[in-house]
Parts: sequence; C-alpha cells; structure tokens
Amino acid sequence: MSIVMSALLENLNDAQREAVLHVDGPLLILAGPGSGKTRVVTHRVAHLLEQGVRARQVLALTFTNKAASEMRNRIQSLVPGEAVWVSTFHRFGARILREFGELVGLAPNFTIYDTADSRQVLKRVLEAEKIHVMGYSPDRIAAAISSAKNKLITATDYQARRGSPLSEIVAQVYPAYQQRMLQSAAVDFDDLLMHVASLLYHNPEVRGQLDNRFRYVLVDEYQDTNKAQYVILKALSVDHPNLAATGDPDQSIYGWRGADITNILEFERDFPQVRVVRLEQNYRSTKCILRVADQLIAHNTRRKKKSLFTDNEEGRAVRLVAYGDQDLEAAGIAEEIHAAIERGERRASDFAIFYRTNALSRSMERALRAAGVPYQMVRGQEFYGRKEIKDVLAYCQLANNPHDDVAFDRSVNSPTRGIGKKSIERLNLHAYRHGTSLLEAARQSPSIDGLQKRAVNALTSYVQLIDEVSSLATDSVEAVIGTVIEKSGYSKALRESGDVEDQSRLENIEELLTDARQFDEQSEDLSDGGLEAYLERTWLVNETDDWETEADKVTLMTLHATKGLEFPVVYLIALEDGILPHERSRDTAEGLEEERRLAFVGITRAEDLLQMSYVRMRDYRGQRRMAIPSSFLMEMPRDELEMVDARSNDLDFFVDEYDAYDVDEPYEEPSTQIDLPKPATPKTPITAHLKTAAQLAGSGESAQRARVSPDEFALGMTVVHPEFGPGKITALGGSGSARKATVQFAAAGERRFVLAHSPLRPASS
Ligand SMILES: Nc1ncnc2c1ncn2[C@@H]1O[C@H](COP(=O)(O)OP(=O)(O)OP(=O)(O)O)[C@@H](O)[C@H]1O
Ligand SMILES: [Mg+2]
Repeated sequence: MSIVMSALLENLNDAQREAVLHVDGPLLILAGPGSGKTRVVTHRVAHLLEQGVRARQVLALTFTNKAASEMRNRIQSLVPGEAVWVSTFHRFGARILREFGELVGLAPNFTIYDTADSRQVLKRVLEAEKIHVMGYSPDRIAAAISSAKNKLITATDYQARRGSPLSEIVAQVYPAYQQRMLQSAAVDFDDLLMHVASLLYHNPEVRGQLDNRFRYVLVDEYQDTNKAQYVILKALSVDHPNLAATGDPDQSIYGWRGADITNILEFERDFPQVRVVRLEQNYRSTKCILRVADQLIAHNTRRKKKSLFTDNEEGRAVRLVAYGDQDLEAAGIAEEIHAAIERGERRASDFAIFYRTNALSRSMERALRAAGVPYQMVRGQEFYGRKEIKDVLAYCQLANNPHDDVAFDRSVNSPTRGIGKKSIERLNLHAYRHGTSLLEAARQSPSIDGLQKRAVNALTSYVQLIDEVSSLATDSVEAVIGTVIEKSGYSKALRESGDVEDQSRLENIEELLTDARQFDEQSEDLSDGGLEAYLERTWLVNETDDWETEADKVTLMTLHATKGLEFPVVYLIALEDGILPHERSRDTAEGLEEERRLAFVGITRAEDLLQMSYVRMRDYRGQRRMAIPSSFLMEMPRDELEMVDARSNDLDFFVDEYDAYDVDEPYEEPSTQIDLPKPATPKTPITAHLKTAAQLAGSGESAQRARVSPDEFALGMTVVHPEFGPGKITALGGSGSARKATVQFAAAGERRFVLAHSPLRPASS
C-alpha cells in the first residue's frame, strides 16, 4: 500500500473503508447524519485516482455550488494536482446541453432564465394565447409545469393527463410555454434536467458516449434527487454501472421540488447487484443531541429505522427556551453568544442560527448588531436578482443570445430612450407575424410601418450597441460590462439622478464590475472564462454561494440551506406551530413528515450545544399573534431537555406553556392548580422541567429583561398588551407570582391575567 493510500484510509472506520475501497459496480451508502457519507465520497474519489482511474472519467454530483467546491477542495488536498469534475446537477445539465443541446432543439448559446424571467415568459404566453386561467395564479400554473418537468412529463405527455380544472389550463399553457422558451433559446431550471434526460433517452449514441466518458459517477445527498435526476444517473450507468450514491432518507427535504425518496428503492431494484453499505457511527454530535434527534425522527412512519451511535461525549442537555417575544428571543441569544466570545470560550464562527424562513431573521440580525456580534446572513441570489444588475446583464445576455426576448424587453428601455409602448407593441406584432426575435424585429425597424422616426432612430442605435457588445464577447467580462454601462447611458442616468436609491444602484453596478474582474482573474488559468461562462454563473446561483466559510462570523441561515453542514453551537429559533411545521405542510401526512425531517436536519448539524426556542408572541408577516409551541417539541424526549422559561424568575408558579396567557378561571381562587385544556400529546407537564433563567449560567441578564415585576402594576394604571393594545387595570388581586389583574381594553373588552406570565407592560415603559 502506498503512503498516500494508507493516509487515505487512516481516518476511516471499517464500514467507511469498505465503501471507499469499492471500485467497480453500483454502490449505495445509506446512513444517518454525521456518519461520514460526504467524507466517504471524497476519499473514494481519491482512491479511484490512486487506482489509476483518470480524473476526467470521474463525475461527482451534488446540490449546491458550495458543497461542490468544498468537495473539490477536499479531493484536491487528498490527491493534489488532479482535477475531478465536481458539479451541481444543474451546472452539469447546462454543460451537457451546451455540447449536445441542438439535439433537443436548443441553440448552444442558450440563456438560463431564473424564476422571475420564466414567470415573465409564462405571463406573456397567457396573454398571447388568451388562455382563461379561471383564477389560478401564474405561480400556481408554473408550479404545476415545474412538477410535471421534474417527473419527466413532457408537454406532449401532459395532454393525456387532463382532467382537473388546473390540468386543463396547464395542458394548454405548457406546450406554448415550451415553444416560446425554445424560440428564445432559453431554458428554465427544470429544463436543464429534463432536456438532458430526454437527450440521453432519445440518442443512444450520445448516451453511450457520455456513459463511457463518465465511468465513475458519485452522488452525495442522493435522497434529494428527483425523477429527472435519477433517470440521468441511470442513463450514465448502463455500460459502466459504477454509480455510487450516498444519502439519508431521513434528510430528504426537497419534496416540494420533486425530490422522491423512492429513488433509493428504485436504485436497489434497478441495480440488483448493488453493494449496500451502512454507516452507523456518528462523529459529529454529542450523545444528548443524537438522542433528541433520534426520538423526533422516530415519529415519521414512512421510514426505515437506522441505528446510529456515537463515541462522542454525553455533552450538555439540549436546551428548550421559551421567550416572551421575538425581540427577547433574539436579544437573549445574541447576548449569550456575545458573552461566550467575551469569555474567550468560543469564536463567532462556532455559532449558527437556523430558522424556517428568511422572514424570521430580522430581529435576530438587529440583536446581533446591537450586541456587536459579527454575523453573516446566508441568503444568496440577492445581488444578481437586483433590478439594476439584471438590467445591465440583460444587454450581455442579448449579445450572447440574440433570440432572448426577455433580455430584449428588459434592456430596450432601461434607461429610457424614448421608445413608447405603442412602438414596442408594433415590434412585438412584427416579430410574431414573421416568426423572428424582438432584436431581429428591431433591426428591421426602418421598414416597419407605423413606427415613428424617433423610435426607429432609438432602436437603431440600441441594435448597434448590442452588436458592439457582441463583438466584444471574447474580451474580458469586465470590459464587456464596462462598455454596457457606459454606452447604454445606464450609469449616466443613475449618476444624474438626485434619488438616493439611484446612488446605491450605481454602487451595485460598480460592484458588478468588481465581480466581473474577479471572475476574469480566476478564470484566466482555468480556461473556462468568457461572457457566457460568467453569465452562467450568475444564473445558477445558490442560497449558500456568498457564505464566507472562513470568516469569523455567526452564520444565519434557513433550515433548507443547512444540508451537509456542521457547527459547534446551533440555535434553532421559532419552533412554533405554523412556522415549523410550516402551515402549508399540515394538510398532508407527507408534508408534515417532510417538516419533521427538516427539523431533524437542523438538530443534527449541532456538534456540542443545541438550543431550541419558541416565543409567546411573534410578529410575523405583518401580524402580531400568539405563538403556539411546535408540535415537534412534544415529540422530543422530555427528560433529555433542559427547559427554561426565560420570561420569569420565579420557580413557584408556572402556567403551562401550552396554555393561553389569558388565564380566566382561577381568578377568584388563587391556586397553582390551573386546569386548562392541554394538547393531547404531552404526558409529563412541560412545566415540571422548567428552570428559571437565573439558574442558567450566562443567560441571566437577557432572561430578566423579559420580566416586568408584578409589583410595578397598580390599580387604574394604563398598560399595553402586544395584541390587545392599551388598556386600564380595573382590578388587582393576589400577591407575588400569583398576582393577577383585570384589564379593560378598548377593543378587546375585559381580560384577566396572571401578571408574572403576561406580556403586559406599564404604558410608559
Ligand atoms: N472515521 C472518522 N473519524 C473521525 N472523524 C470522522 C470520521 N468520519 C467522518 N468524520 C467527521 O465527522 C463529521 C461528519 O462527517 P460527514 O460530514 O462526512 O457526515 P455525513 O454523513 O455526510 O453527514 P450529513 O448526513 O449531515 O451530510 C465530519 O466532521 C467528518 O470529518
Ligand atoms: Mg454529508
């Protein structure tokens, strides 16, 4: 065994080693989180190269650009100097279509439309074909088309599936939409996969050629593949069935994008000789964290039970904290992080905060800023999705693909050059009648009847500019974009505008130039530069692209973005009903199980410490409402959780978390025995485990801020309730933690509260 080889196998357990040493034939690695699946993929690639397999015969696929580059780097460090193609499925699809797209009617210089652009095409189709949508939104229709594509149902196949009102509409829209996309030489994200699948299916020679080229195909996060991806993988593994997939069905969280867990079952059916390897040791998390994760996921019925153990330490109990509202939740967490950094125990980059949707991050960001904690919010897409950036890139897009009508629409009048709506309509009509692109119609504008001289002149100079940009396409990307922003008058218009917003747009455009320059620099030695490659990068961005893994900052991200990652300390916020599980998921058992998997993915990212939290009142989507703790919390083992009520400092009296704060009945008779309806699931009252915040090291201060002492309230005082607004105290009774008040609200009428547990505040505070 060579030295390199032994190093390769050194940090692997027996099962991992078995998978890494496997060379020929199909391989399926099914294992839970943190068991080294991703490590096995990189080590296996390195081992294949060690065995003499050529780098270009290996293809490793995953789901995000970040995961791909991470994997590429790991392979590089194991076997320096070898460049294996590690790609996302979508980039792989794009590359294959640039080479063979003509076989499915696609020009090689095609544009990839993002969701906004493809929605634009859909709307145009609905208008042009005068399709009656019967109240269905374009989003809904687009989702139905997308879902069909992910299942490889073509526009033609779809005709046989008519029946429901929505499918009747889709049956009309889908073919027209596809036709228009092809006319514009454009694809949407789903097409990148569907066209490749169709190409491989209809062209046996091409399939054979690619099967031969990619002798060894490896896929990480296999549980998130959809039908189209599965068919592509299978087609590449007929003559050389060396397909290796690693995945965890319990981490399948992209069902809404067509991910299909049955792909794993089909794998075993399609490749009966498959070697299945199970990895059972988790290297990531403490025993405490794993037990909580395990018991939660056990509530899913559609799953195969896996055994997972760890030799890691027992660790600290997982914490479940109740806060008063989202600002207190955010402040509590921010202060805790701040304190741990101050004490020198942790670095900012040790921490991650996860939430179900981006909308939940606002308070968290504010609190981190206030506490002076450096953080980064991972949300991606933002930059290239900005209007000014899309406008400028539209010129480049059109120069690269003259059929791109969406790019024409976007750029022809930004900045305004006096081409009126009427002229554009005429142009559209001309293009439609002659079957040409809009750019071609603009080129012919001098001979189009009814166009004003002014419009013709403007169109002519616009066409000249596009031609000039085209001729620059072999130049550096920076030069191309520089030409666009100067000659189009775009930056001039912004410079001359007095609007502050326009100044920040100008800065963004300058940032785009920097971005292009960096791309030029990076691609010089990679020989994969140029305008089209740059554009492709802007089209295929992922949420996690901008994430600076090296920066010493707290990471904030949605649960969907956390796949494959790990952090020493994880905060999972807003574990509330309607948020996680998401309200849209509750209608079906499948939806609920997917949400549970999402929570499971979040929990299993944590190495040492995990805190989950929920609040009593939350401002969410413009509404302030009472929050109910997530039903998933009831499914977790009580005895494993350290429960903290960060809103009170008093141990003697606790109202059950699951009860409403508006305690009506026991007013007359102060008692700790408050009998209120309880949810069906919990057996041990959660309060039995509650600790006061003061008992917890490090979080005392934040917790106390949540509380207003019951003694501060007086008869006749005006108080404010987050939901009911201002009111007056009309009666007071009891003392200490049992002190209660009756409050008369203007709109909500009379309400009674146990003060220690109410969100009431004196009006002046
Ligand atoms: N044999 C091993 N010895 C020591 N550490 C290991 C071993 N195998 C994996 N690890 C470490 O355990 C952690 C989890 O590994 P990895 O990310 O590959 O797991 P995974 O199964 O891909 O997890 P996920 O399902 O979350 O993607 C990593 O930090 C990895 O370096
Ligand atoms: Mg992994």
